Amino acid sequence: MTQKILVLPGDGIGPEITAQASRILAACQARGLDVEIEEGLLGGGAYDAHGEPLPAETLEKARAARGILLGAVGGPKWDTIEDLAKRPEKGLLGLRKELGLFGNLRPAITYPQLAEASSLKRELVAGLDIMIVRELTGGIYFGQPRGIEERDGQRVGFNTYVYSESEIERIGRVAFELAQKRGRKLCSVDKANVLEATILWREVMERLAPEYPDVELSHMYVDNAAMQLVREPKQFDVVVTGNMFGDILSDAAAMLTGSIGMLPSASLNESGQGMYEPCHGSAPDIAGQNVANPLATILSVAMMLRYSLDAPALAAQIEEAVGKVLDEGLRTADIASEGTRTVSTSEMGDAVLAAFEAL
Ligand SMILES: NC(=O)C1=CN([C@@H]2O[C@H](COP(=O)(O)OP(=O)(O)OC[C@H]3O[C@@H](n4cnc5c(N)ncnc54)[C@H](O)[C@@H]3O)[C@@H](O)[C@H]2O)C=CC1
Ligand SMILES: CC(C)CC(=O)C(=O)O
Ligand SMILES: [Mg+2]
Repeated sequence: MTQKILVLPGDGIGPEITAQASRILAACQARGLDVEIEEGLLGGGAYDAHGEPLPAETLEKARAARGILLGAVGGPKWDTIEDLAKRPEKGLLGLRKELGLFGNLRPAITYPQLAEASSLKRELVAGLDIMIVRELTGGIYFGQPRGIEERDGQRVGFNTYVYSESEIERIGRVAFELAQKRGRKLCSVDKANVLEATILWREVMERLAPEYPDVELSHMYVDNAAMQLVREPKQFDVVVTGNMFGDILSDAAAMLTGSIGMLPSASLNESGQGMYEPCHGSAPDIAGQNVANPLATILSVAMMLRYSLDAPALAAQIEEAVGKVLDEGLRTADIASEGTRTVSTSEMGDAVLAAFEAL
């Protein structure tokens, strides 16, 4: 049956990187992947066109799609919109919430060719393969009450860090099941020495553990986890954590792989429908220059093939093509090092496409 794919280029570098990923998707189609691809508006561009960052038409197309490929949203042009609900980032959060995409997988894998580009010494990152499992539709990014209001003669800003047992349990199960298929180690990251919501988080993880006796569960406070990630990252296999901690830790983990431009992601709901996007933002500082790294977005297509389209062989071919291009010494500026050849966004796309087609 033909499956629908929705591409949402978004803002800033979004259109440049999704253009390259879309070429790979089209090449998969030519190789027999039975999909119908359409585009939509999300974020700042959607606000400019419709006055809403998540127009009803986009939501409708997204509901009908098995996989959504997103570039990134946001940028300084929209940072002054007073109504926060109309900001581009709220469009993205709204889409995640509407589709119930609670399970965010962020694999931090250091390609051997990029060990020199990492922020850490080669021996600390060679062979690194961590899976960060971030809860994506709850926690402080969504908790109520929230706002800015007058109290005792001054304004106060407040947000609520809230998780229910069922929200914790369902992300916990995703993480335990992934750990079973990988290195059988799960580290749950919280701040249970300070936050009640994460005392509950830790309790629920402990309660699930006996159902997964082959997985070794450990707990770590988030401040220590940030430090351990840059001290000895290979101690981790699967990390499970809440929305905000996962957002922050995955950006830190990105630098172990060489660049935030190398970190893909999958955001899944209970039915296997998924949104796939690089972990980075719209990078306004380099937008429109054809220099952004498109590999995280291209690798997000591979995740879509694996997690939503049941096409693992094509996914592996995309990953192999990326490896071949890195073997050839081609690098966008963010991952360049001595002896490599710096290429543009579109040249990197050309090279991955050629390597894919040669397989
Ligand atoms: N998923 C999304 O759509 C996200 C959107 N944002 C939004 O993006 C805008 C910019 O946010 P920032 O905090 O600056 O984060 P950012 O991730 O866009 O950029 C941080 C730094 O990383 C670099 N960078 C990011 N992606 C890159 C790539 N593919 N290749 C090479 N370099 C890359 C940028 O040039 C910049 O120096 C904001 O409006 C923010 O709200 C931020 C994070 C995620
Ligand atoms: C709009 C932001 C919450 C997006 C982000 O930083 C992320 O998902 O990593
Ligand atoms: Mg982020």
